[in-house]
Amino acid sequence: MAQSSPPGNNGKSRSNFFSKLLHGFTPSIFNGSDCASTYEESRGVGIRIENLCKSFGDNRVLTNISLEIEPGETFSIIGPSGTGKSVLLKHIVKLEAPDSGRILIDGQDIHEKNPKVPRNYRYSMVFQSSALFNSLSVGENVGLWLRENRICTESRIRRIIREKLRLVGLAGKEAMLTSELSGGMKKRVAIARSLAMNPDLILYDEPTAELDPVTSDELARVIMNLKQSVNLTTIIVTHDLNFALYLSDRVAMINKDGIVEVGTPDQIKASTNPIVRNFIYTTTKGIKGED
Ligand SMILES: Nc1ncnc2c1ncn2[C@@H]1O[C@H](COP(=O)(O)OP(=O)(O)OP(=O)(O)O)[C@@H](O)[C@H]1O
Repeated sequence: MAQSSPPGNNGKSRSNFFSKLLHGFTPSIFNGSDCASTYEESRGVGIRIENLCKSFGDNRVLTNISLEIEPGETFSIIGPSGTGKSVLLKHIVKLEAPDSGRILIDGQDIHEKNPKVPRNYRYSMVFQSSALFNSLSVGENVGLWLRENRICTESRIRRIIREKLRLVGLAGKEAMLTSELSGGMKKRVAIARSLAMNPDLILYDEPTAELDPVTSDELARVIMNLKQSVNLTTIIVTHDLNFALYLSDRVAMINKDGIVEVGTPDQIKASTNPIVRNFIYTTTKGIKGED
C-alpha cells in the first residue's frame, strides 16, 4: 500500500515540523488529565463480514466472503497470491468499498453512510514496508500520531513511547535512527507506532515479507506476547503458513471462489480439503506439511 511522507521529510523543514508539534501541551487542555478523554485503553472489537463481493472490471476478486472474528482474537487470512487477501484487508480499513455485502464492527456497518451512532473504535495498520519515516528517530516515529493529534502532554507521550517500545522488545531504543535498524526491528517499531494509538483492531499486511525465518519467528513471538498485555483484535494477511499457524487463534484460507476453510491451526493442519492440503504442501515444500 502507498505510504506518504510527513510534511518536511528532510533536515531543515523536519525540525520546523517537530518544533510545531513539540509545543508543550499542558494538562489544562485535557481538563486536568494528561491525555484527551478519547484516548482510552484498547478493547478488542468483534468483526462480522457478510457475503462480501468485489470485482475490478471483469476481475472478480472477492466472492461471498463471510467471516466472524471474535473480540480479542488473532485471526489470519492465508491463500495463494492474487486471491484478494489485501483487498479484503483494505475493505476492513475502508480503503475499498464492497460491490455487495457488509462489514460490521461491534455491530455497526462500517461502510454505512451517515451512521446513526458515531463509530468509536480505533484501528491501525502495520504495512508490509513498515512505512517508517526515515528522517525521524524511532521515538519520533512511535509518537507521531500522538503529537500530530495533540492527544497527550509531552511528558505523557514520552512515557507512552517508552512503554510501547518495551512491549515490542525495543526498550531504550528511542534515539536510534530508522536507517540504523534491521528489517525485523523496523517491523517492531511499526508495531509500536500502531500501538501508540491504543487501537482496538490492528491489521498486519504480509508482516514477514522480506524477513528471514529467524526474524519471522521473533516477530511471531512479539505479536503473540502482545496478546498477554493488550486487549485488541488482530487480523493478519500472510503467505507465511507456518507463521499463521504458529500465532493465530484461527486461520481462514481464501481463494478466488471464496472461503476455502476456517479453523484453528490444528484443524487447518488436519484438513482433508485437497485445496488446503495442496496449499500446505506447496508453501512448505512438503517439509512441514503432512503430505
Ligand atoms: N485497485 C485495484 N484495481 C484493480 N485491480 C486491483 C486493485 N487492487 C487489487 N486488484 C487486483 O485484485 C487481485 C487481488 O489482489 P490482492 O493484492 O488482494 O491479492 P493478494 O491475495 O493480497 O496477493 P499477494 O498475496 O500476492 O499480495 C489482483 O488481481 C489485483 O491485481
